[in-house]
Amino acid sequence: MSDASRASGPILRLQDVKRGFGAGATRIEVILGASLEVARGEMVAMIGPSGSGKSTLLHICGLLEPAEAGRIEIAGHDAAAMSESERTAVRRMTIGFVYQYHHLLPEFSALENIVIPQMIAGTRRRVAEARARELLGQVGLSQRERHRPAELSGGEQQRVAIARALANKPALLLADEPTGNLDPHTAGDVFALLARLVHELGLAALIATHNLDLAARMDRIITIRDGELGRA
Ligand SMILES: Nc1ncnc2c1ncn2[C@@H]1O[C@H](COP(=O)(O)OP(=O)(O)OP(=O)(O)O)[C@@H](O)[C@H]1O
Repeated sequence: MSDASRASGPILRLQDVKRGFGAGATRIEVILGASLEVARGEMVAMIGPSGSGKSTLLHICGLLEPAEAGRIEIAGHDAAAMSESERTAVRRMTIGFVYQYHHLLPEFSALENIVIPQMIAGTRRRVAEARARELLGQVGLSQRERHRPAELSGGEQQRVAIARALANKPALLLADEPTGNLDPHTAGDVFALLARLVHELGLAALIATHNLDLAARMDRIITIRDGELGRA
């Protein structure tokens, strides 16, 4: 997947993806047939009622759980054709995740939280530290590199989480309510940072949100309701 950043087609492509949970009488259908493309440099909002399947769809796009039917392509590569180790490599190298809660490692500094995923991916410490410093600069936290998560504000924690998601230079950014824990002003700031980075770095981004103001600032909005994707 080292060619992911140079692939010419959409970075994310879903074709008629289906997913439900359970069997028999307790079975629920969540995604009834989702088709979607997200191009490089495109920031797509996904909105829908609670329980409509936003997180489920993000997990499928992130190869964190399988679809029951349909096709998922990441940078032109068919997920179904990958071995488990290839899927793991794609998750590490090609996809960045940002969640509502930052999930930073509490005992490590901001810098180390950005270094660790790079070292897991095989980058040498010195190179990883230089990249982490560059990213901390891009998210405006150069002065906080030695701080642990508990010593950072909520907005700063989420900036570090964004930097961490970008550490391995992914082509695809998936975010689940990335500003959901923040006050409106901080949410706006963190969103503006995210949007700037998506456009500057040419990422494909799919972002689930309940915040309609932020959704309206993205390039495109898709809705999810009763298992179907639609346009806002
Ligand atoms: N592992 C699972 N097993 C059974 N049901 C599940 C599982 N994961 C999700 N669901 C169900 O799938 C539906 C969609 O859940 P999902 O978390 O994707 O919704 P969401 O749109 O992200 O909701 P929210 O906005 O509240 O976060 C829900 O009814 C949920 O209960």
